[in-house]
Amino acid sequence: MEFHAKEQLPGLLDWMRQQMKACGGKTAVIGISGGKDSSVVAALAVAAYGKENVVGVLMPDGIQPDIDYSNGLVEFLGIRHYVFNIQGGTSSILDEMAHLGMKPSRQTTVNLPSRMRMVTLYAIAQSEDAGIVLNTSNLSEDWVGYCTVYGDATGAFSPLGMYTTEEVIALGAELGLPEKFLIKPPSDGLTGLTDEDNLGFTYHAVNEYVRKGVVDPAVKEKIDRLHRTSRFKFQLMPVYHNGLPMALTDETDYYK
Ligand SMILES: Nc1ncnc2c1ncn2[C@@H]1O[C@H](COP(=O)(O)OP(=O)(O)OC[C@H]2O[C@@H]([n+]3cccc(C(=O)O)c3)[C@H](O)[C@@H]2O)[C@@H](O)[C@H]1O
Ligand SMILES: Nc1ncnc2c1ncn2[C@@H]1O[C@H](COP(=O)(O)OP(=O)(O)OP(=O)(O)O)[C@@H](O)[C@H]1O
Repeated sequence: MEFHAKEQLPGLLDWMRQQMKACGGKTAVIGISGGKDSSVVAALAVAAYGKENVVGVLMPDGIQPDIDYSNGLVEFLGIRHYVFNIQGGTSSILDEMAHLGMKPSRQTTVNLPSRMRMVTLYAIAQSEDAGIVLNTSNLSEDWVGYCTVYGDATGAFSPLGMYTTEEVIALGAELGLPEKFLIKPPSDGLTGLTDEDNLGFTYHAVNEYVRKGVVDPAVKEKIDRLHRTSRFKFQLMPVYHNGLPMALTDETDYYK
C-alpha cells in the first residue's frame, strides 16, 4: 500500500485529540532532541492542540553540542519551552553507585539518561495545566526494541509508533517542518555512534522488511532476534494472581 502523508494527517490528529481527551489532559509535554521524531510529534501536537497547549523540554546531559537544532525547532513552532539539564540527576545516581562500590555497566550508562529524561518529563507535566507526556518513538525503532524501557519507550500515547522512519519524515514534510529537523541521523548522544552503527543494519532495511517483506536473510535473522527479545518493553507488567477471581467491580481485563 502506497503511503500518502497528507491522507494520514486528519485521522492521526483526530486520534491525538481523542487520546488527550481520554487522559483528561490539556498540555502536551514533549522532550525535544532536535531529531525528526520529537520534531514531528511536537509539530503534530501544535496542529492538534494549538501551540499554546504544547511545552517542549530540551534536556542536555551536560553540554549538548547539537542543541541548536532543538532551539531552532521550538522557535520555529513558537512553543513554550524549558532547558532542563539532567546532568545533576544522572551524575547523582552514578556517583552514589560509585560511592557504594558499584561499577556501572555500559548498559546502565547508556540507558540512564533516557530514564532520567522521562522522570523529568513527568515531573514537569505534573506541574503544568493537566500536562500529559507524549511518546516520540517510531515503528522502525520500536520493532527492534531500540528504546529504553521506562525511558523513551514510555509516555501517555504514541502518535508515531505505527509509522516507519521514512513515513515520519514524510509526515514532518507535510506538516511544513524545514528539512534540517528531519534529517539529523538518530544517535544515542553518548557513544557518538548512530542507531544504525549500533544495530548493524539500517532502519531502511527494517522498513523494507516490515512494509514489503523484502529483506536479506542475514539481516532478517538479526531483526527477528531483536524483535523477539524486546517485546517485553511493550507489554503491561505481569501480575501474579494465584487463580483468584478479579474484583467483581473491575471491568478491565488487565490481569487475564
Ligand atoms: N524478557 C524480559 N522481561 C522483562 N524485563 C526484561 C526482560 N529482558 C530484560 N529485561 C529488563 O530490561 C532491561 C533491558 O532493557 P533496557 O533498559 O531498555 O535496555 P536495553 O534494551 O539494553 O537498551 C536499550 C537499547 O536502546 C538503545 N537506546 C536506549 C536509549 C536511548 C537510545 C538513543 O538512541 O538515544 C538508544 C540502547 O543503545 C540499547 O540498544 C534489562 O536490564 C532487564 O532489567
Ligand atoms: N537531549 C534531549 N533533550 C530532550 N529530549 C531528548 C533528548 N534526547 C532524547 N530526548 C527524547 O527522547 C526521545 C528518544 O531519543 P533518541 O535519542 O532515542 O532519539 P530518536 O529516537 O532518534 O528521536 P528523535 O528523532 O526525536 O531524536 C526523543 O525523541 C526525545 O523526546
